[in-house]
Amino acid sequence: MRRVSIRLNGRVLVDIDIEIKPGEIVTLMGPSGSGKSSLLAHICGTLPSGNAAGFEVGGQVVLNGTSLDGLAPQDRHVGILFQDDLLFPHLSVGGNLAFALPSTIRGRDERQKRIDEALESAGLDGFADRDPATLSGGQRARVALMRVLLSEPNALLLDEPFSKLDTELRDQIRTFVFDQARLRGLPTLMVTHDPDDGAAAGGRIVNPV
Ligand SMILES: Nc1ncnc2c1ncn2[C@@H]1O[C@H](COP(=O)(O)OP(=O)(O)OP(=O)(O)O)[C@@H](O)[C@H]1O
Repeated sequence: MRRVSIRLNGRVLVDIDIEIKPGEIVTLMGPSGSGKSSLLAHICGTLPSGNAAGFEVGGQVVLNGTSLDGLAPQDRHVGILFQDDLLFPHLSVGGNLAFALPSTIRGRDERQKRIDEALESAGLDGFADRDPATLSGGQRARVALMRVLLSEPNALLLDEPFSKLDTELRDQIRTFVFDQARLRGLPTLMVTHDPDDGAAAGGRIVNPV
C-alpha cells in the first residue's frame, strides 16, 4: 500500500504506507472507529465512495505489481475472512465451497477434486454433504477459510475472524489460518483488537495512522 489514505468528512482516518511480503502476516490494531474495517473495505473495493458516503481516498493499493484502484471487487483477487463465517445456510458444505471456485476452473471432476482437497486440508474429509448448521464452531471456521482460499486470492484480509471463538478454539483456528496463509505465500493483513492475535502472528503490528 503506497501512502494509502482515507478521509471521512475531511478527517484523516487512515494514512499508511506498507509493503506486505508473500506469506507475511501484518497486524493492524487501533481503537474502535479508527478506520481499520474501512481500510480493508478499500482494499477489497467495497468502501462506499462519493460525497454521500463522506469517504475520500488517496494513494495506491498495489498487488503483485498491479494497482487495484478502479478494479471491480471480483477482479481484485483479494480474499477476506470476517468475524462471522457467513456460510450460506441453504447450501451444503460442498455447495458453499463450490460457490467460491472461480469459473475458470472447468470440468466437474476438476472442481470436485479442488473441493475434496480443500476439505482434506481442513481435516473435514467426507463433510461435503453436511448442512453447515450441523457443524461445530471450529468446523465452520475452517470451512469459511477454505471457501476464501478456493477463490484463489492473491492476498488475504482477516477482519477479527477469531473474536467470536472461545479461547481454546481461537488458538487452534488462529494457528490453522496463519499456517494456511504462510503455506500459500499470501500477503496477509489482519485487523484485531486482541493483542494475543498479533503476538501469535509474530509479525509487524501497525496502526491505521
Ligand atoms: N458505510 C459508512 N458510511 C459512513 N461512515 C462509515 C461507514 N462505515 C464506517 N463509517 C465510519 O467510519 C469510521 C471508521 O469505521 P471503521 O468501521 O472503519 O472503524 P474500525 O477501526 O474498523 O472500528 P471497529 O474496531 O469498531 O470495528 C467510523 O467513524 C464509522 O462510523
